[in-house]
Amino acid sequence: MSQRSEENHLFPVFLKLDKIQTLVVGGGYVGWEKLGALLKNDHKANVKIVAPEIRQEIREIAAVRSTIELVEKEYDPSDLEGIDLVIGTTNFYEVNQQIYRDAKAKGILVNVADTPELCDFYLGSTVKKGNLKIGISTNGKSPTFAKRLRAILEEVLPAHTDDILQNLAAIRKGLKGDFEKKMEVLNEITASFVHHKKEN
Ligand SMILES: C[C@@]1(CC(=O)O)C2=NC(=C\c3[nH]c(c(CCC(=O)O)c3CC(=O)O)Cc3[nH]c(c(CC(=O)O)c3CCC(=O)O)/C=C3\N/C(=C\2)[C@@H](CCC(=O)O)[C@]3(C)CC(=O)O)/[C@H]1CCC(=O)O
Ligand SMILES: NC(=O)c1ccc[n+]([C@@H]2O[C@H](COP(=O)([O-])OP(=O)(O)OC[C@H]3O[C@@H](n4cnc5c(N)ncnc54)[C@H](O)[C@@H]3O)[C@@H](O)[C@H]2O)c1
Repeated sequence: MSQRSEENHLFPVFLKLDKIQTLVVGGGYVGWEKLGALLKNDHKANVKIVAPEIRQEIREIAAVRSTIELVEKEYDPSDLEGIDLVIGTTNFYEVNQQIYRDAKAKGILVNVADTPELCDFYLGSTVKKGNLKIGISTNGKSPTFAKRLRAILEEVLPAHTDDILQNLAAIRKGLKGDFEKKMEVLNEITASFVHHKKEN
């Protein structure tokens, strides 16, 4: 087999966490971190957490959110029933490996936190400005770099970024004519975004 070149082959998709059921196995620090990452993107994310011991911070979050379910017990394969996406965060490699194997057997996409060889997908750093979302991946090379780049983008994107999107959406909706004509108008209106940069 030919060697894959050193570049990022990951395909970004933007999941609707309120329409799918996510399982987080493990309710420790990393489980809390991953829950936070899910909720940061969608506070209505459906998340089930299975662990014999669950951190107080997670309990407090679950207490005020009906979309979060806590199950206080050790993981077993039946926990995967009705699950679309699973994140393993236990402190036992063998348990994380079992979660990975069980998920693969059921065709469920799985991420074992901080264990790239047991991941079908990675979580990314995300920047949000209203309707705009940017996902960042360093292909697992440096999550710290992803975090810094997120902070830079959060700073440089103007506060009115969402207003621009809202205006464009309104124009797009009001445009009559065929598809090609619409594209022409929208490309014309937005051309200055790129030219403006070149001129400076
Ligand atoms: C984006 C973010 C999302 C999230 O998880 O929420 C995320 N990690 C974040 C932070 C972070 N994670 C770690 C540190 C400590 C410093 C450091 O090691 O750099 C910091 C920085 C900090 O916290 O300051 C530890 C760490 N992480 C991984 C390993 C294992 C390895 O590399 O082999 C180790 C070493 C463990 C050890 O040594 O024991 C692996 C992964 N971490 C990923 C995602 C995936 C690749 C993402 C990418 O391609 O960039 C991947 C592959 C798997 C996964 O999906 O989990 C979130 C940033 C959120 C933000 O924007 O602030
Ligand atoms: N804490 C960190 O910053 C960090 C950083 C990098 C890697 N890690 C690794 O990530 C893993 C988790 O770290 P942590 O800090 O969250 O650990 P933790 O000890 O705080 O939490 C582990 C969680 O897993 C649960 N668990 C244990 N056995 C289980 C089972 N059979 N079924 C379901 N749940 C089970 C525990 O009840 C607990 O909720 C560890 O392997 C750790 O080495 C942690």
